[in-house]
Amino acid sequence: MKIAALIVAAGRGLRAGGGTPKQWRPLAGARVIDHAVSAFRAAGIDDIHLVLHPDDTYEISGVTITHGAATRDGSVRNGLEAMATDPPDLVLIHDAARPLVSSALIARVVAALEEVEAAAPAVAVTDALWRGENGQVSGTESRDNLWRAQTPQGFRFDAILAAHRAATGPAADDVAVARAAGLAVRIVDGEEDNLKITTPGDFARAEKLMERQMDVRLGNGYDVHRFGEGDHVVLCGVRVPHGRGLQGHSDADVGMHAVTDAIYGALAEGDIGRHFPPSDPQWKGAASEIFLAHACTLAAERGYAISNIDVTLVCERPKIGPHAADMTTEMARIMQLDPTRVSVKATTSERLGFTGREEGIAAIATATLIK
Ligand SMILES: Nc1ccn([C@@H]2O[C@H](COP(=O)(O)OP(=O)(O)OP(=O)(O)O)[C@@H](O)[C@H]2O)c(=O)n1
Ligand SMILES: C[C@](O)(CO)[C@H](O)COP(=O)(O)O
Repeated sequence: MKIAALIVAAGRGLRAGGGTPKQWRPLAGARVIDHAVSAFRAAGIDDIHLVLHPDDTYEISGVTITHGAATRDGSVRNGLEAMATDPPDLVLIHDAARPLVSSALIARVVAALEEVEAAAPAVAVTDALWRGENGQVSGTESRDNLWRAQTPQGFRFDAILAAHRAATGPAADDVAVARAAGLAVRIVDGEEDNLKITTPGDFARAEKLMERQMDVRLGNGYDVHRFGEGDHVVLCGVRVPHGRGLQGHSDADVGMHAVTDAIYGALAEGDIGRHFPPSDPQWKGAASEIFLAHACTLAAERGYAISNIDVTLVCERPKIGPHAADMTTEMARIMQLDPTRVSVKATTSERLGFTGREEGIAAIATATLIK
C-alpha cells in the first residue's frame, strides 16, 4: 500500500492573530508546521505533500509543495490534483495547525483504511451543550452521537479525489466532502491532545502539551585536523585563504565534521567514520556537505527537527571573525535551518597546546534535536 500525507498549510490563521500565519510561528523549539511534518515522518510516512500559500516558501527536503486556494477545501483539492500524476493508494489529509498528532493516532487511521475507504479521528462531546443568546442560556442540546472532528482524515486516494472533483459547495472538512459523494466514513478514536491551533491561547496549551511529550536530544562532536601544505582551509563550508591547508581524507572541514558528529551523537548513530569509512576511496577529497546533509536526513527520517547547532573553532589563525557570517549562512543552507539557529564562533587556545602552536585546528560542536 502506498500511503501519502497531504498537509494543508495555506490558511492565514486570522483567528490566531500574531501577524505571522500560525503554521509558521515557533512552538517548543520548532515551527508549528515542522512539528506536523515530523509527526508523519515519525509515523513512517515519508511521502509528504504540503499545500502552501503562494506568498510562503518552505525549505525542506523530501516533500512536494503545491499552492493552496482561498478556502481549506480548495487547498485540499489543489493538493490532491497535484498528487494525481503519481497517486498513492491512501491519502491522510491533515491540518498543519495540528502539530501534536501522534504516531498512534495516525496508525489507527491507517489501520481502519485496511477495512474501509474512509476513516477519520474524532473525540466524543462530553460537555453539556447549550444554545446562548445575549449572554444567556436560551436552550440545551443533546450531546448524544456528537463528535468533535480531527485530522488526519484518511481516504482511498481515488475516492476522495473524485469526491472533491464532484463537490459543489463549501465544506467544513474532507469528511463532509466524502459524505456528500456517498462515501461511508468510519470514526476512529481521536486524541484530546491533537488540538487545532486556532486562537491565541492555543499556542500556550500546545506548548505545555509539547513539553510533556517532547523528546529533546543533545549531541556533541569534536574533531581535529592537522595543518599541512596548502594555500587555504575549508571551515564550515567556506574557503578561507591561509598559508597552510588542513590534511584529511575528505576536504578536512573540521567545523562541519564536528557539527555532523554532534547530530549523529544526538541520534546515537555513531560518527562520520561509521557512515563514511575513511577506508572507502569514494570519500577521498569529498565535500563535507555530503556528510552533514546525510546526518540531517537521518534526523528527519527519525522524526527529529534540528533546533539549533553551536560550533566553536579553536585556532590562532586564520582569523574566523571576518568569515563567521558566511559560515553561518552556508551551514544554515546545507541544514535547511533558519540562520538564527546556527552559531559559528571561534577562540584561540592562548598559544597553548597543538592549536596554540598552530599545528592544527580543533572544533567542538553541540546539536539539539527535538521530536
Ligand atoms: N485557504 C486555506 C485555509 C486553511 N488551510 C489550512 O487548513 C487548516 C485548518 O484551517 P484553519 O484552522 O481554519 O486555518 P486558517 O484558515 O489559517 O485560520 P483562520 O480561519 O483563523 O484564518 C490549517 O492548517 C490551514 O493552514 C488551507 O490550507 N487553505
Ligand atoms: C478539518 C478540521 O480540522 C476538522 O476539525 C477543521 O474543520 C478545519 O478547521 P476550521 O476551523 O473548521 O477551518
